[in-house]
Amino acid sequence: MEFAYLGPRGTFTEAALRRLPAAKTATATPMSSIPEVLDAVRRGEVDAGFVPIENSQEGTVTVTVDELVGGDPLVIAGEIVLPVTMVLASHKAPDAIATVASHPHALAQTRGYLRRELPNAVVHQALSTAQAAQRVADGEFDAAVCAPFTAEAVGLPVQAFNIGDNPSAVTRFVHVVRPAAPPEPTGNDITSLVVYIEHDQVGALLNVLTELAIRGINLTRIESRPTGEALGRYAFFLDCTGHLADARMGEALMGLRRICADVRYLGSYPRDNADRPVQPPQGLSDAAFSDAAAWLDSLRGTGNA
Ligand SMILES: O=C(O)C(=O)C[C@]1(C(=O)O)C=C[C@@H](O)C=C1
Repeated sequence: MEFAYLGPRGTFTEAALRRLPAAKTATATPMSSIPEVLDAVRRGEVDAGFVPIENSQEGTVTVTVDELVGGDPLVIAGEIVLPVTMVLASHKAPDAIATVASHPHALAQTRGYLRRELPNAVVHQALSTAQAAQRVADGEFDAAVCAPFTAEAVGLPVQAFNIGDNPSAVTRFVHVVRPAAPPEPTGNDITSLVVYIEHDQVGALLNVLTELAIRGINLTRIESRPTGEALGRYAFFLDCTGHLADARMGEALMGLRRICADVRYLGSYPRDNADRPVQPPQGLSDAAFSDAAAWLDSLRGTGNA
């Protein structure tokens, strides 16, 4: 099993990949951008990819979502949620720092600290926190915002710990594969979808949400992304609690298929979350669905009941 991940070595992505059960015995190859990781999966050069998708403070990693919404189909087979603790890594004391570099998400998560403590420093974007740290070690910039383990790996002293504006910030990473059957249901799963609605139709999004709500499907995230066709053309990226194998999820997917211009299934996978699973409401369990199906069969005279 071979994984590609957003590198270089020392990124938060690599730290999260080490926690993924499916990657325990896998080889892991760092790549320099998210599209490179996903294209290596699409081309079959690796078995799987691992990339960030969402941060609790800064929101979506749009490159990842746009690749999943619009590129050749891929599916998500797993997720890891990792606390992201940032440090200021530099050989210089904070008052001597003129330039600071990091990944745009890490810069956004430390915006308050940087404005308060380094108001005159020029901020530069890097491809990842680890690349920023390496460029500081190489003398290109004065300071990097990165993980404590990254600073240590490149031999940079830490000038300030825990500089994130929100100390409980987490980033969610996804394990991505070519279209394949999902892992077995665990009772606490997410199904990701992209729905393309008919344009200029009153209530189109409400109709999508209704198909989910009446089957007791809970949304943990909804995101609209431009399709690129024209202004006002959006696709909706949905994370729903439940698994493709659940009767209510199957019914909801069929409902969406009937009313949407297109539906892209992006995988069902175990949720990395300590919260209790969202239970199906009364009358929407798999048992309730099979009971109702048996009843209908009996009315039609087609069942065994
Ligand atoms: O630069 C890294 O270390 C990454 O793994 C990328 C990334 C991101 O894209 O959000 C991951 C976690 C942090 O939120 C900041 C950066």
